[in-house]
Amino acid sequence: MRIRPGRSTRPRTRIRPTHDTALDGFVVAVDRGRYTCAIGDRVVTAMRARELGRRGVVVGDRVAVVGDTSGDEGSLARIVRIDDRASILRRSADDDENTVEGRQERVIVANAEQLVIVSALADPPPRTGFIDRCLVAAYDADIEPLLCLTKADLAGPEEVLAYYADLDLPYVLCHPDRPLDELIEALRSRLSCLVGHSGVGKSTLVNRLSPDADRAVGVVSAIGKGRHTSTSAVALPLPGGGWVVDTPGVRSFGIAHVDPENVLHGFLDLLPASVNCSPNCDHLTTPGCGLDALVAAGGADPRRLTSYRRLLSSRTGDTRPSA
Ligand SMILES: Nc1nc2c(ncn2[C@@H]2O[C@H](COP(=O)(O)OP(=O)(O)OP(=O)(O)O)[C@@H](O)[C@H]2O)c(=O)[nH]1
Ligand SMILES: [Zn+2]
Repeated sequence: MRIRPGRSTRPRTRIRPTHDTALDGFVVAVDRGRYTCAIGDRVVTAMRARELGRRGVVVGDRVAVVGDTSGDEGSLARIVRIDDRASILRRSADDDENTVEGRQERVIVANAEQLVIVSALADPPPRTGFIDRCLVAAYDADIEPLLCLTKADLAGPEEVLAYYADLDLPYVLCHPDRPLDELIEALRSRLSCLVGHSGVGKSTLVNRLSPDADRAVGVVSAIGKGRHTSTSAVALPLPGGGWVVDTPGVRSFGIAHVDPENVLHGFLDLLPASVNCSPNCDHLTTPGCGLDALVAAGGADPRRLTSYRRLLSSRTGDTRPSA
């Protein structure tokens, strides 16, 4: 038997520093290897300790921080531990898992409890395709969705709500001239992530929700030189407790990382009917699909099935027209 020479003559040790004095931090922004952490009322800039290995740190992470945690200008602390994540919200650059972009997957936020899907009722009109895509990502990540309908002064919610009538989808209406009580209540004491297309009024909403946000972002920008305030996620504190993560850079929401089986979980109104499908039904082209039967019997809105199939097709790179 041959004995392979060891890679290193240095004895390996499994002993890690215990960091008894580490403080609990919450990652509010990430920019080029620098992590902005909230530690109590302080905002501390930190880097990753080498012992974290390849593990990435993302906004929403709860971490242990050592070193200079004063938060003073020019100070730099070290993140030595990342707590287990309660949830991970991801997106792919593309829908198709067969492309390079589709395999590029990014964690948007860790530990989010709620995905707030911001959609305007008009200007721009609601895009249910985008909302459905967000619902797939939310259910896949085990994060509760909340539909946040803005610009209630311009149009009523009837049409979009009718489309979701068969789902128990929680929603709030936001009117520019009325208090945001309902939304504030839904966000209280939790970590919520906002997503929405450009122009739906997300920034307007964030400014109303977190009046101190400008100041908080100002601190963050000073560290990140303003760049990431427009490109990546930032967690902002809410006056009533809790955090809201704004995702200015998220313009699309690829779902290549979602298992095709799980896409249907974003369509809870259609899901139960799949028990009537044959075992290998792809719910797309397989004859006798239970979802077709459901719609034919008037048990679901045909537009929902069309939307599901459109998502499923882009997911698999199959561009055959559906429905
Ligand atoms: N009528 C009406 N207009 C609104 C409302 N909220 C925002 N707007 C307008 O809609 C436009 C877009 O608002 P933003 O808050 O910048 O939208 P956004 O989603 O942050 O868009 P990006 O900054 O491109 O990401 C602005 O001209 C706002 O003044 C609203 O409730 N009613
Ligand atoms: Zn089927």
